[in-house]
Amino acid sequence: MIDELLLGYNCTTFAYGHTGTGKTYTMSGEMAEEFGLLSDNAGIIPRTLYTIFDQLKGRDSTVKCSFIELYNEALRDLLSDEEDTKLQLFESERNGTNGNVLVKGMQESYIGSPSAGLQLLQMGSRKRQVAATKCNDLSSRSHTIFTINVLTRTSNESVTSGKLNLVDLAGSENIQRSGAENKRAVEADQINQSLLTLGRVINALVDKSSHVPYRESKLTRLLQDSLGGRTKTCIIATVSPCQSSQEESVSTLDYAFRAKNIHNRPQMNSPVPKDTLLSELASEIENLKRNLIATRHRNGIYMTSDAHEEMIKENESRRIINEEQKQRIEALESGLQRKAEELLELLRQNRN
Ligand SMILES: Nc1ncnc2c1ncn2[C@@H]1O[C@H](COP(=O)(O)OP(=O)(O)OP(=O)(O)O)[C@@H](O)[C@H]1O
Repeated sequence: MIDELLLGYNCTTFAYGHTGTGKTYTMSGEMAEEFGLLSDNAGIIPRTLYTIFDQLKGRDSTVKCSFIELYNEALRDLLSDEEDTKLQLFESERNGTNGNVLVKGMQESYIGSPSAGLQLLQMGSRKRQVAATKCNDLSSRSHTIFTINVLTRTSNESVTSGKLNLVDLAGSENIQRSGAENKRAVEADQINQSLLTLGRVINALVDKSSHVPYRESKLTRLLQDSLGGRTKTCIIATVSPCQSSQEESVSTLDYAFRAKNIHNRPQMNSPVPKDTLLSELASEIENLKRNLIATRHRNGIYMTSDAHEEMIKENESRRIINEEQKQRIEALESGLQRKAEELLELLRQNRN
């Protein structure tokens, strides 16, 4: 998929399976890195970031990422600093036919290294809606899409653009078995609904139906181009080895088996003129400048939490040093006072 991405194709990989079967483990896994090395348990997204930068070595390119979640049919930007940035979907017209489904207002961050991409993944994952259910202590209650967009210079005048969507779907669940109640039951219902629509879309595509119900859920609208469209798509089906999950495992395998029969028509993106890229970069710089000014106005200067902690520690040790110096000065002053009084006494006695 990475080779196709760098050639200028749009690609999608998504993990589908019953709750607790390892979708998040497969897509993200362990996200921490040590001395620039990934853990053996790192998932597809961290490994993809490393491989992309490895393959781009020595090539003139830019990489940008976005990270969004779909929770209870609402789209949120997981990279935004704002508490709750709701996003909207819109369709771009392309030659009079249905075009790409785009997400309006989504933040796209340029990254210069795999570590920078990992930081975004970690930051967004912390914001993701997760909750404990009877089937999984950290169950993802939303679908997420981590997108990596790579622009590579092919000639002096043009740039190849490819996009890789890495999708971690929320798990389907049997509400009785998962013990979902109230808010959790509403979430589970929404998750099951969107996955049901995904199933219907897959069936309609396999049966070559005249109507494909993409518009029935935001999930299928987002994945429209990845299902029967111009994108290269790979589905990872996750199943549990437990015998008690047999029914769900059969249903997942059935889903994946049907999806295998969908025929996409991958098309390479047309090269982007270099000027378009330059003006995009210029507007990104403007955005960053505005963010910087806004941050300064609100909170003085921007500081990472590590630097902030360091500063607090430094201030505390300075305060302790100052306190000690003050006590030493006070002791010296009272010593001097005593000496002055003794001298005065001596002078008085001499005079007498
Ligand atoms: N291959 C694996 N090896 C070791 N541990 C795994 C593996 N797959 C999953 N796990 C563990 O199983 C648990 C559930 O996995 P995970 O959260 O990835 O499931 P999920 O399919 O994303 O669930 P949900 O749909 O509820 O979000 C986690 O504790 C995870 O670390």
